[in-house]
Amino acid sequence: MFTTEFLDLPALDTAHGTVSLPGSKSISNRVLLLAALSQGTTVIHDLLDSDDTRVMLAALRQLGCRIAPDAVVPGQAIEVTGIGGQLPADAAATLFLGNAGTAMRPLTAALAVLGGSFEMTGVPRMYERPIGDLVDALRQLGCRIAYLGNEGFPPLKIGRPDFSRFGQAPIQVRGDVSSQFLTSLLMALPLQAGSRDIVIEVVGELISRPYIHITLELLARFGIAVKNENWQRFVIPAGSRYRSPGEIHVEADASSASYFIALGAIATGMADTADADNATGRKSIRILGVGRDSIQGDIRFVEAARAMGAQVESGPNWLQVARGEPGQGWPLKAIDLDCNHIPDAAMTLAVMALYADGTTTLRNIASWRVKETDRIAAMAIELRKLGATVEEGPDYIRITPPASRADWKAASIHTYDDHRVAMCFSLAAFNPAKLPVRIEDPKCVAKTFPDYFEALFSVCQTERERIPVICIDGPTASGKGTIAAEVARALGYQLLDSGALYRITGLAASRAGLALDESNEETIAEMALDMPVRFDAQQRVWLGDEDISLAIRSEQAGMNASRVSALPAVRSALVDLQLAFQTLPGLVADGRDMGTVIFPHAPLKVYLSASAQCRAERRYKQLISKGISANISTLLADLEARDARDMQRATAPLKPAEDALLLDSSELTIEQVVAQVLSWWQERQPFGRA
Ligand SMILES: O=C(O)C1=C[C@@H](OP(=O)(O)O)[C@@H](O)[C@H](O)C1
Ligand SMILES: C=C(OP(=O)(O)O)C(=O)O
Repeated sequence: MFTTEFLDLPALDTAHGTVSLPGSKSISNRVLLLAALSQGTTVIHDLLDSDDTRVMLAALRQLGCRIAPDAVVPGQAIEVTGIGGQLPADAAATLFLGNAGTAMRPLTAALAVLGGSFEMTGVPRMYERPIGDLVDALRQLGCRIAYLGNEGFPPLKIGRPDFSRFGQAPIQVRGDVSSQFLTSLLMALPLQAGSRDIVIEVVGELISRPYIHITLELLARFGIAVKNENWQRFVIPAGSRYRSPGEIHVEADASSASYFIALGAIATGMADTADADNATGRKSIRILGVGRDSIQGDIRFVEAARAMGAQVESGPNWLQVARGEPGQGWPLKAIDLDCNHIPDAAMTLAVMALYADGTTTLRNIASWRVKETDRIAAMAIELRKLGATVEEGPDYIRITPPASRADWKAASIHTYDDHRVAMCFSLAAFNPAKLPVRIEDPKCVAKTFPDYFEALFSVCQTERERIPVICIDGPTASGKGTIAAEVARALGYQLLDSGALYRITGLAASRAGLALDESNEETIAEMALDMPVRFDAQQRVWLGDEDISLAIRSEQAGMNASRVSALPAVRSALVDLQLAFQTLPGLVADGRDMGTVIFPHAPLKVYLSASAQCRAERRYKQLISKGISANISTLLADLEARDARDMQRATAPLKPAEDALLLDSSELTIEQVVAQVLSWWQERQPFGRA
């Protein structure tokens, strides 16, 4: 997951490949609650691991459910042992439910019916999301719920219910603010249906109806057969009792699929038709885990995408999407659509509208205003930043794309702690003006799809020149490794420690018993080409399965690196390897010839230096702190000898690139140096400029 302050997406061109999507949030949280209310153990496969499911899991644990393992492990099922429809008489807890509507609302209903002493809390935005209609419905039964803040909103205090006056009258619930209120009643009231039918009546329009379908489907799997009378009355039959199905699989998330369906519809296909993987002769996006047989209503996003021009094929649990042919499906066709049935995925249509041939209107989306943020307002503001003309109404949004390529603007997209805003605006990176897009606070995708951007980058391509590289060159011990790692961390970029490549080559060659000189130049070069090198986010260096971070940091390894790096055949063998690190979303490359030789077109080159005395002292402190004994004057002499060798070698000698910015760090802290590099980088960005 990208935890950076912002994530800059370079302009993207093509997309093809396969994505396996994470589990459905709506299914995951329902299954967890249903398993918790059942007797016995439910084995859940492919559960979503995200903020929304984590708050649900934590709450269920607090309520006494046994859940193993402790955290969701990819590829491993999770086992939930339920409470069998009962809580201890003295059950009490304060539950934190973040901003998860699918946790707050259903848990409120279940706990209000089970009874105890509970406080239902969440993030500040949760306290602006209505729950009054659900509380009103639960009070009809005799549930005791009090508002701890504003009337009609969480936080809530739940007590013991008094069902003595709960008669035969149907429970009435409004359906026009959120379908989650009805879902919550449908999942909680089977706990009270021992000896009588329970009837729930929807008052007014029922919005987001397909989510009720998910609820009914899953209730059926847990042994509750609700009678659906035309989406207006729901009867939970007397004698209903939760029974674990034993084992259950969570489908991939159909709302998350919308970003990749849109991607397939917008991105250019591959020119290579011989290698094409669908009937249109274009490369396309294949989405695994959700398809034609999905129980999720958002699968109907496919119809909307088709109406706009996307070419979509589907199977039971897969989708394949390609952009339409010019004039047929591209540019996309503007649509006018009632989106009440796909409230979440419809946000993706709003960004697709930027690529349409006219004005797109999305209607009947009033519920957008009470979700993670006021989504109608947020979408309007952010789409305008990109150059679109947007009209918003109480329950609709109308989007006209930028009139021409020149009308597109580079924008920094504010994301309002709304995962869907972050995800759908990433698609703006395909703009015809080839402008980058900044996504602020990218970690907000953690609500439902923590690795969204990783998944996006895994199927997107762009011209190499558009993938930014920041070069940080300089002499030994100038601190460039630390600075490069910090800059890469701040920007969410890949990191290339090119010096380490030479160290690794030196290590591998000396382990192979080769003298590090011209006599072995070709052998060492061949060996270098095959090295399975990897740098990880913790700045560890791997050679195959071996963590060689320490082995390559010794002074000896440094000297060996300097020796092999003077061999031209070795340098050229490592060039391709270094270029391969230039991947999305960008690269910070640290070394001696990054700006001069390897990435001569890099948009920012920094030449980092410090006095020899200062570098020797830093190196001394570093070695001592690692328990390695050292002597300053020897270090200084070595360092000067190495400077001389690095600067005088015939191939790629150490020197600042002509367009490098010089930075002397002798008197600066690490933070100051990092801040300077980031500020130079920021100055080169088009975001936010008038
Ligand atoms: O029941 C569910 O799982 C959901 C219902 C929908 O909410 P509303 O019913 O409030 O529209 C949807 O937006 C939300 O993401 C998930
Ligand atoms: C509205 C959403 O979430 P919640 O489940 O919190 O209502 C959403 O995921 O878009």
